Amino acid sequence: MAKLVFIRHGQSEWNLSNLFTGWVDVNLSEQGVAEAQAAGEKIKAAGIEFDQAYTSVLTRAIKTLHYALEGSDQLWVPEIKSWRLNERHYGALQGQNKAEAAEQFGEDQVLVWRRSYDTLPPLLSASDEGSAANDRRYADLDPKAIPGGENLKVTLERVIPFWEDEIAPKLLEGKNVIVAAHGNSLRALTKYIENISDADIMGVEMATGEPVVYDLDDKLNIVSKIKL
Ligand SMILES: O=C(O)[C@H](O)COP(=O)(O)O
Repeated sequence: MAKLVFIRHGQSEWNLSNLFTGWVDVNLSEQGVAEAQAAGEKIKAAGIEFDQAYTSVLTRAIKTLHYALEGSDQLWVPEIKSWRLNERHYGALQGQNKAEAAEQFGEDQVLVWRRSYDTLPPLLSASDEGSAANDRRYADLDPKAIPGGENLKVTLERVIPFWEDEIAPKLLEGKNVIVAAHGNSLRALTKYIENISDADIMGVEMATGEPVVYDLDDKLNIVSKIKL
């Protein structure tokens, strides 16, 4: 039996100001820090001990992981950071206010961009100022793998190789794992491990800073799921 904990980062500064964020590297808000610290205390109270931690290459998830580990007295736990756990890339919407976008394009269109499984947002090109192609942390990535915008389907397709190559093997060894990531990279993982349909995943939300704890059997079937 292994434990798997998903935690979406605490509230970010751009969650607070209601901006499409995606791969933009914003910090946690004050409330986000408090949520991540509280998550650590809840993990400690639940007596959960980790063997391995995974996070994205974005500050809000990395800091959330560190607060959660520190709050549960296990900041020493080995961690691996991967771009594959990044938030879904929101393309040219990144930096726009979500309410203003709804006024401009209509609520239905914005809902489709945010929650449909396979509709892409308007894309950024590699030469656009905000493109991840200009960011040193992606320098080792094949330029073709750097997205200009992603839907949940594309996000799932780049998250799952990391699950299969890194996370699942650890769990199969019986190790306890924490994954500190993002609303949509975690929705993709949730869809995959819970076998949720393309239609039903639209209604699945991840709360900021809330640990979701799975008990998995030795074939990685879900035995239980609770939210702390
Ligand atoms: O990237 C973002 O804007 C948020 O972190 C997640 O956004 P969503 O709720 O629109 O999926």
